[in-house]
Amino acid sequence: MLSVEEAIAAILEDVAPLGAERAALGDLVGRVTAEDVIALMTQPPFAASAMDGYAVRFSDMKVGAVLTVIGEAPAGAPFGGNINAGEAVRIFTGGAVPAGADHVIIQEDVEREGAQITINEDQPKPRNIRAAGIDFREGDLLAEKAAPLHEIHGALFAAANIASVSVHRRPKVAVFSNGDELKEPGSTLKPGEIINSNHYALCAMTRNWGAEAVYLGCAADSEDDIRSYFKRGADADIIIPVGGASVGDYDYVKSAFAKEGGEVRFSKVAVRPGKPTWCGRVGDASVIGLPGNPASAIVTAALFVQPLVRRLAGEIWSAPFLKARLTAPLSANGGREAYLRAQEQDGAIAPVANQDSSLLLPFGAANALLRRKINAPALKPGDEVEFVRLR
Ligand SMILES: Nc1nc2c(c(=O)[nH]1)N[C@H]1C(S)=C(S)[C@@H](COP(=O)(O)OP(=O)(O)OC[C@H]3O[C@@H](n4cnc5c(N)ncnc54)[C@H](O)[C@@H]3O)O[C@H]1N2
Ligand code: MOO
Repeated sequence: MLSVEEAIAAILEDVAPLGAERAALGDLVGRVTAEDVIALMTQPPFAASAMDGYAVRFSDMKVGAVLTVIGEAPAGAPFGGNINAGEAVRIFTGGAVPAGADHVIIQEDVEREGAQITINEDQPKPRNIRAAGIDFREGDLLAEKAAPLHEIHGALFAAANIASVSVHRRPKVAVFSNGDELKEPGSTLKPGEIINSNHYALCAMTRNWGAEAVYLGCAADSEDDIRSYFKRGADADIIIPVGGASVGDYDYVKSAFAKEGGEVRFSKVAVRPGKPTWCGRVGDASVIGLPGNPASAIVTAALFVQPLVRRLAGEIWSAPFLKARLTAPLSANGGREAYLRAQEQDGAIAPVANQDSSLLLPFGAANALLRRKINAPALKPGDEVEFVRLR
């Protein structure tokens, strides 16, 4: 059985980021740049007023001095001329500061009568002018290659006069569930049936990591039906069958996969929950088979699907392990690396009470997975542990 680390290495073997495409500024969140993004222009492009008032020469700023207003510089319509001693130009926030001016006196500090202003307040130093390029300059690096893009990047690139950027294609993830006992929410259940729930978490999680997720539906416990779902997922970059991964008489997923020409890379991982997690390739798609138990499916998606999605999407990523102090004792761990659903706050962490792999409710409170290495010893409150954030 592979360790967690070996399984991740096997999943990422031969995996390269997907090809590049141009993305519009409204579609950048969760994308990863395929090349450096360089500013096409300086921002602000000119020295601009930060306030509504008058552009002046600071050397004229003496209380009681009277200046002549020789023109106007609203945002978007610069005053073409030069300001000389004793002169002022009416200016508004965002207006280009005319040549010769080195200060903007706010309108509250002057009294205006016709074309004259009188300085009413002492001006301790030149201010209220934003120099050209204080944000960035043409040619500056705005985001380097392989940078994950967030909500603000669209505005940043727009301000630099960039209309679209080169990003990696989003990996297409096709999820299907499997099991005759599974019915859709809203159904009236017969004895022995439960609601099909896992794919809601799995699709949402993979989208957060940068994927375009599609849910194909729920296959019956039959090899032929499961094979038809592998066929329907054939154009995806990653196929995620959920359930039917274990050794039961009705666990047909791996045999259906083999009949579709799939090649298994590994079929078990020394991890708890999630031992039946398996991986392979069919056609051009990577396949990560997840166990059907909800907590097992969610934890193994975070551990094994996440690095693959992020890698295909262009990110250079590995699980960021953080440290926290236990607020409850932990018993010794066994022969599988364990990931306990846990609550972490301000560096203090405690596992949720019930770690059964069928439970969804603990994820309501849990925001972390507490890592227990193989055969880790018992720990007491105050001891340090490693965790990864779930949210
Ligand atoms: N004899 C053994 N039995 C089991 C082993 C083993 O090593 N030897 N492994 C156990 C472990 S660990 C896990 S985890 C489960 C996983 O088994 P499967 O991947 O085959 O999952 P299923 O049997 O299909 O389902 C398990 C459980 O989860 C429910 N389920 C399945 N899919 C969904 C879904 N989409 N939404 C909600 N719930 C789902 C299903 O009804 C079952 O209750 O195997 C152990 N057995
Ligand atoms: O690994 Mo299973 O996921 O222990 O219940």
